[in-house]
Amino acid sequence: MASSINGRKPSEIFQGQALLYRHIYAFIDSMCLKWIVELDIPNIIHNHGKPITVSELVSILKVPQTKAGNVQRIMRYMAHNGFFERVRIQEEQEENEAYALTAASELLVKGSELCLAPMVECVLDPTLSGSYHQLKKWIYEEDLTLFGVSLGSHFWEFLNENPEYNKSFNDAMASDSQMINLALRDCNSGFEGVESIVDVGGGIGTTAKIICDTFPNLKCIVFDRPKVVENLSGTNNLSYVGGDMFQSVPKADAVLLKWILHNWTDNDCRRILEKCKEAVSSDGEKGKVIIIEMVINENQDEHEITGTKLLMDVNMACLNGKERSEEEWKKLFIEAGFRDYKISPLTGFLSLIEVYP
Ligand SMILES: C[S@@+](CC[C@H](N)C(=O)[O-])C[C@H]1O[C@@H](n2cnc3c(N)ncnc32)[C@H](O)[C@@H]1O
Repeated sequence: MASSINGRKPSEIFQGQALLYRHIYAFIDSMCLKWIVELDIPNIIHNHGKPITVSELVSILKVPQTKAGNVQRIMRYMAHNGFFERVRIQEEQEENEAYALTAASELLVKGSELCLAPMVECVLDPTLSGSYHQLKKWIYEEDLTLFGVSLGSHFWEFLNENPEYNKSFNDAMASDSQMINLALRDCNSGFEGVESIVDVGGGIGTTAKIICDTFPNLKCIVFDRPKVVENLSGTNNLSYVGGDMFQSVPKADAVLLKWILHNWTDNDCRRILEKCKEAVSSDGEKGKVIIIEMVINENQDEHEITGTKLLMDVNMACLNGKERSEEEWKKLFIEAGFRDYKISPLTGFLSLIEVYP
């Protein structure tokens, strides 16, 4: 009879070992991504205008020849993970291997219309990523967020006190908001008939500017912490207001909350939603809160999308926030006094939720 340990076959145990090793070293995935961005490799390939060989890349990067093999190995690994496409190219008499951009690495080309490089730089800065070494300490601290444990203050206070990191965070959020541009081309139903909107926690106004460009008759207010908006100036249909969404929200037909509620506990979300309800118009369909967030749907989403949503949920747990299922969203809306809601798909993992007072 084949040997077994704890009732498990050796093949099953070896699979478990492989899974463990995959996760022990998973941080290297993030660090290789950071390396690609730090070395500007997506821009180098983009400017090259065709797939690039490792020797061309090494010469542009001016790294020592002794490290050429290491560049090749990181490129090969990141190609395996979907960040580059490995293609064969014919050069003079020789056939060589070269690397082309994929949909994911095109999103890292700095200066292009859609670029998530600032998100990579902000999240993988040791300030944020290093905090995750404190998960054990955090779980025993009754109310503190992970950043409360690692940085000594709430995340938003930390940003107030660290202008450089505050800028990096705002740029990261703005880079993500650019993706809304793409989504709004195919989905404008939520904004039809709305004449004014306040983007609560709207950061430096990237989403609001996109909305103003897409719907030129719409007046937009960007509302955020005073430190975020203090030096920003608006246009004729976009203005900036500083304040605290827990105190009051400027009045408008509709309120937009993009990536806000997942940062907060259910209690805090109820308080924010109540302030939003007070702010929006009571005039028919115009008055609504438009939420752009994830909706966890483990039964219907693809395994990979669920994995991303659950990963973000762990990330949010560290801020005492959470990613929510439809049931959890519905409960929040009812408790905050709203009568109905509608969920529509927006991007790969974000939904647009319209909530009616
Ligand atoms: C995760 S970011 C989202 C930014 C933007 N909506 C986006 O998606 O790019 C959360 C935003 O909420 C803002 N914020 C945090 N606390 C706030 C408060 N009490 N009142 C107003 N805004 C706040 C932060 O400054 C930050 O810009």
